[in-house]
Amino acid sequence: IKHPLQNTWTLWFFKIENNRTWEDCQMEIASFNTVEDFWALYNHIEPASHLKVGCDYSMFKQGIKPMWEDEHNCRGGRWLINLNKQQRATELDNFWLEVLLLMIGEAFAEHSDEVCGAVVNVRSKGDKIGVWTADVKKAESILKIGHVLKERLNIPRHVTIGFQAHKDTMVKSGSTAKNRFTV
Ligand SMILES: CN(C)c1nc(=O)c2c([nH]1)N([C@@H]1O[C@H](COP(=O)(O)OP(=O)(O)O)[C@@H](O)[C@H]1O)CN2C
Repeated sequence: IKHPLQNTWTLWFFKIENNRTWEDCQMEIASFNTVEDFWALYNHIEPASHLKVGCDYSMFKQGIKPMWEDEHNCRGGRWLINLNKQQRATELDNFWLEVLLLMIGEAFAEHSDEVCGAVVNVRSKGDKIGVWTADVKKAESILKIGHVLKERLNIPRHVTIGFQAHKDTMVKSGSTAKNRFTV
């Protein structure tokens, strides 16, 4: 039998299409709730580093849309990992896979319930990986998740990553909102 996951996860793909709203450009690819079905999907799709700039992958718990406005996201925020241009070739795919495995493996202990999903943005100015959590008020959970991310992604101690509330990011399109937390 297949190895069941604690949650069912849905993979989304974002690509700008003419005459479509941002929301309509988010395409649901597939959902899965076993380890084997995760790998079947992951091995079936293009790696993030091969996507055209402007595209995203998102992986969220089933029932949560990869957008600020979703009921599960609107009071939350994201840990944001900024990559430089060189890191697309060397780190992007490894970072993204590691984030996916941390989420489906519920690696954040009792704080895993706070995790909503993750987004990888492929951008010419530098790729980004965001890990989205449900409630900006849950400082302990957010910090624990940040420390696990930094540790498991082998982000050097001197490199700081920031957590921004979606409601701050929403009004700051074009630049990064202020950090609520840093690790
Ligand atoms: C429901 N709705 C419209 C809506 N709901 C959303 O949840 C949502 C958006 N719109 N987003 C739009 O994409 C632009 C680029 O953000 P980016 O994160 O791709 O990053 P870049 O600026 O392309 O690096 C954002 O400025 C925003 O316009 C982004 N976003 C998450």
